[in-house]
Amino acid sequence: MGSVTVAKIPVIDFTSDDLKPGTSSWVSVCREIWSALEEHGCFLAKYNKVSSQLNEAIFDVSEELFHLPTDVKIRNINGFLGYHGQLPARPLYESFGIDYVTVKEQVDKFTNTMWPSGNNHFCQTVYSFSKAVKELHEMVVRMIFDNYGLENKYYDSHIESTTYLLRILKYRAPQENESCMGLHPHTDKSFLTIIHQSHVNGLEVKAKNGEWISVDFAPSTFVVMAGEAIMGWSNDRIDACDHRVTMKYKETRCSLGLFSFIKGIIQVPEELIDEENPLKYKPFDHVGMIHYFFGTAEGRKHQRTLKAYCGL
Ligand SMILES: O=C(O)CCC(=O)C(=O)O
Ligand SMILES: [Fe+2]
Repeated sequence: MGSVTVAKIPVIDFTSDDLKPGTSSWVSVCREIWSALEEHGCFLAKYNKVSSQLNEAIFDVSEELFHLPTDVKIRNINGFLGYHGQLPARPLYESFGIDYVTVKEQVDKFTNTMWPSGNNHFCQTVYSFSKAVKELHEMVVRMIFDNYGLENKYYDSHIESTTYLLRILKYRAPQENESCMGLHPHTDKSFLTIIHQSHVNGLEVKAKNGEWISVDFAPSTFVVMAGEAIMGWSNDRIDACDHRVTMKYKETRCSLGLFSFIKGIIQVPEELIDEENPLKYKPFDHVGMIHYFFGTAEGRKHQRTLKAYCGL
């Protein structure tokens, strides 16, 4: 499986109340994000808008969800967006997808599919958690745009076109003689992904030198990872983060991933194209790229799907 190092990925603090556009702390966090994403494709965000009660509740309701019988779980089958589990290629892995999770009616719909007689605690918890993580996402995107000097021109329309999918994931511990690969190496097709986990580590990200870095999540930290869509948008300034999950411990791991997607066409801003950085991608339909990946054998062959889909 290659060597794994315990080298740290950058930790960036989002807990200060003074973190407002225009302040010196804002400017310095913008710089930290920019250097972390260009260097590593990811960073750990220290973020305190998910209270300890909400944190506990989201993992409790996730457990409740995974305890449902299989015939109920598969009601969430929705192509690549829904339930994935009990797959021979990924025996440790199981997950549910809730699309448009920051829209309350969509969370209601998912909840009623799983619990036809209702489960208000599940619904409120998932919705509140997703809204809190969405706020972190919006701040990170604003900072990335700000750092490239593009915030005024592009941020509002970008956020208006953003949708979010929450994936609730569980990895059981491997049995003896079973591989500890929880999730094979991949890049996400999202714009950004934000991962949170319970107390069991397992996520590994690939450094530029090819080594795998094991991510140590301290309490109240979230991993922010670049997906292939931001790689395209940034004209390759930010590379998508290669990552995988390895289950080294004898305990079940639970995690949550908030994936952002853009409705419509993504185009490299003209400000990010110059002689040193010629245009690398044709304008692309984000959803089209995702269908190309999940729906075609050709789309799955490449290390970077986007390059095959619309690279120049
Ligand atoms: O569980 C994790 O930490 C990562 C999950 C992941 O990479 C994914 O769902 O794409
Ligand atoms: Fe992933």
